[in-house]
Amino acid sequence: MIDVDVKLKVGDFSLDVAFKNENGVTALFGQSGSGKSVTLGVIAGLMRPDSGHVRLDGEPLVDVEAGIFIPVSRRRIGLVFQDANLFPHLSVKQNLLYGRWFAPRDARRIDFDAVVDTLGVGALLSRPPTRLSGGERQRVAIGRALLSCPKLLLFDEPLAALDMRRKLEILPLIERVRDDFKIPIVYVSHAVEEVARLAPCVVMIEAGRVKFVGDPATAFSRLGIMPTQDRFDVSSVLEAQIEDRPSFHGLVALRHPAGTIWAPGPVGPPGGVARVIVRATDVVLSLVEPKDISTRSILSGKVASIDFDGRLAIVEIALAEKSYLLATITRGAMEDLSLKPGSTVYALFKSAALDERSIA
Ligand SMILES: Nc1ncnc2c1ncn2[C@@H]1O[C@H](COP(=O)(O)OP(=O)(O)OP(=O)(O)O)[C@@H](O)[C@H]1O
Repeated sequence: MIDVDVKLKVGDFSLDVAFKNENGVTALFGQSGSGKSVTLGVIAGLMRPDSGHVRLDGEPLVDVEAGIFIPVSRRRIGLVFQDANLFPHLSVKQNLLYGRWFAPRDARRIDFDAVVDTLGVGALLSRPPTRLSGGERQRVAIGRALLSCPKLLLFDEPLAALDMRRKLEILPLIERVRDDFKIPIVYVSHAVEEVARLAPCVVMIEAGRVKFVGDPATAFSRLGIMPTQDRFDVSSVLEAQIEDRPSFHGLVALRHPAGTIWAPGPVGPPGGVARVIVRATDVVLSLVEPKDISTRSILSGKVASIDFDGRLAIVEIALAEKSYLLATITRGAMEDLSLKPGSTVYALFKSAALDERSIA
């Protein structure tokens, strides 16, 4: 269990955050400058809070009121940043072993070969970091952090510097690290698709304050929680059950209480739950149930609320209990349809707009 409750002033910025999670990965999400990295710095021991505590499984890493501050070198925390920061004069193997050097002898429970295997870096061991791609460097950085046998892993936007193909290679590896090594992770990211895939718990931070702590489907699908300033990034997360029927031209049926979602497969075993990330700008609204139309995913719901952003309206649609979808349409379209809270609507999105990034 990670338990953070701290206050801190750095320059003009004041941070006042409190959250707890005992469920694997905690994602810190929020706009640029909201305080995610400062929060991570406090957990790592790179910054001292003015008041409050950080506890890991009940043990204080810092507790200002009790006069406890464990220095960064003794916190047993593995850090992975956007830049891999490997030692250029050491080989990949030496970089990995450098992490191990930090683990106390009696705590070296993570096996070198298991890490090399999980991260697929076996063929790279003798190379210098200068001869690695960005994605390979990041794998080695994750391996080095893991081999320090940390009690906690902190990731600060580890995929932000990579192109989409590399991101899609590394994300499943981070999932394997999460599942194979069972070390709690705090993961900072701007990317809904990373967070929805990795983290059962999202801490939404705005201007140094916690706005929401909870599951990604709620965090990203409710107006008032999801930051909507950057309107092209507004996405919702829907949870739906994988149906036990053959795929249709590569599309898999997912059962949601408001209708069937057709997603590119494979998405997992039938009966499992998939998370589907739908960009608000990809959603079309209709007052009548569309027929003879190419769009396959059609969900019914009621308008819950509407927010405005210049000429655009962001419509929050209640699909089912605790399931919401955001749709960005023009104000003109909203007026033409006379949409208001309570209106019944059909929300459509193209399966072609979904790809492997959209499915968790
Ligand atoms: N050492 C520092 N001294 C003064 N101000 C700082 C310091 N570190 C961070 N800040 C300020 O604190 C605020 C929060 O910064 P932080 O890096 O935590 O944001 P963030 O949410 O991680 O943003 P991004 O997504 O852009 O990395 C910013 O306004 C930043 O300028």
